[in-house]
Amino acid sequence: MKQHVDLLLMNIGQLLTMESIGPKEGKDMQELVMLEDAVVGITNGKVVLIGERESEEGIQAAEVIDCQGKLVSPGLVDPHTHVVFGGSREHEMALKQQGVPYLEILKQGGGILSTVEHTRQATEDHLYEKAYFHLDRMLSHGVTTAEIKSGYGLDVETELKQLKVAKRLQQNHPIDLVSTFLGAHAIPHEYKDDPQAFLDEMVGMLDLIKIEELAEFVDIFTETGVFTVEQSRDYLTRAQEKGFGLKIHADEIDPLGGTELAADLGASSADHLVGASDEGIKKLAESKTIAVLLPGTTFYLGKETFARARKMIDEGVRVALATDFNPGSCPTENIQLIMTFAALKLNMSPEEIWNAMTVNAAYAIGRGEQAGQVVVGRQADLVIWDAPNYQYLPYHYGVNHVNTVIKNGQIVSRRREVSET
Ligand SMILES: O=C(O)CC1=NCN=C1
Ligand SMILES: [Zn+2]
Repeated sequence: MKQHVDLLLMNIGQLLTMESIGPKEGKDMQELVMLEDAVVGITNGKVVLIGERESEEGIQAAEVIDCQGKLVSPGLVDPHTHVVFGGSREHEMALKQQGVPYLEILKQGGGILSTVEHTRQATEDHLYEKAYFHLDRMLSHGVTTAEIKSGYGLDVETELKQLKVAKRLQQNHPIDLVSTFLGAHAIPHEYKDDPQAFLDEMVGMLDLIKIEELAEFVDIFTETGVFTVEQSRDYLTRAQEKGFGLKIHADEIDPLGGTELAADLGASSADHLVGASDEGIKKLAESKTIAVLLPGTTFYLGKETFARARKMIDEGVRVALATDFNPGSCPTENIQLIMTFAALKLNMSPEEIWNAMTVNAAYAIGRGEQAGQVVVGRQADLVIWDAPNYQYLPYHYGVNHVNTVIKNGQIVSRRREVSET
């Protein structure tokens, strides 16, 4: 009796299933669950069969893709992006080249506050169309699940506008999206003399955000000239009491101790961590908080010092990777480029990078049971790569290696029929 499937991927050189119960931590990140010379069967949007070549004999498929010995992986997960925004900040490049620091540009009313002006002026439809375009580009680079943040409104009306755009994108775009409320992203001009009053106003939005299901996580930028650790602790504690998951932009530029705060509060993730202290890394290792590292941002800010990923992994921390796509500190949707930065600047192995971009990234945004793995019974989110093996992607950088993206069993992005490798 032949088994019928809707779609059969055959002749897969390496299939990274990334099978894992829970996020990978520490040395377990070196483990890569993989099948050679494999096949995958998909029916009704779900994976129904994973096996060696022989298992295809008993299969009847409505559609077959000959993967020509290529690499196949789960769809990538990007757990930290700021994809809903107006305008752009290319004019800041000259300031950066003159050595004007990121926080100085912000202090002068540029940076985030420049994007806030554009976002406040933009219509909801314009923000939607623009973000849809960026998400299409992310999809074409292999991302099938992503987090998106608000944070360019810094007032009730515009923060709600961004979150409503994110909700419309969740309903319409192929990428599965998880929303984060980042109203506490910077201190707007109107509140420059009273940041606590601004935070209180943002806290006042949380009940509505919860009722309207506009965000699952609450995030804050804990940084010099933005919000202090104590302000952040109070703000996030109030969010936690209202049932939100927590994230922190922590120790991105100055080592204020946001890493320790994230671990203390049991945050889902602590993000950036370039300045994370030894104590902060120790606390992370003792917690369930996932370290989301953003080497593309460190590169783009022109910094020499990157997050201490090696120390984190060696001490047992759960590490994920993300683009931090945003118009100011990391304007790229190319998550594959982040693989190369993780290899060369964070000194992570290919195995650790793949776990950080699939399993751990999914758990960092509460989608560990749905995304980041190719497992029978789960939604069929896969990428066929124009690459002979998993080491190839971090190695050959700056280009898009996607051949085909499959989302919920449907081919949603296809670049070429014939491989270059
Ligand atoms: O500069 C931006 O727009 C995004 C950012 N937030 C905190 N660090 C970078
Ligand atoms: Zn960010």
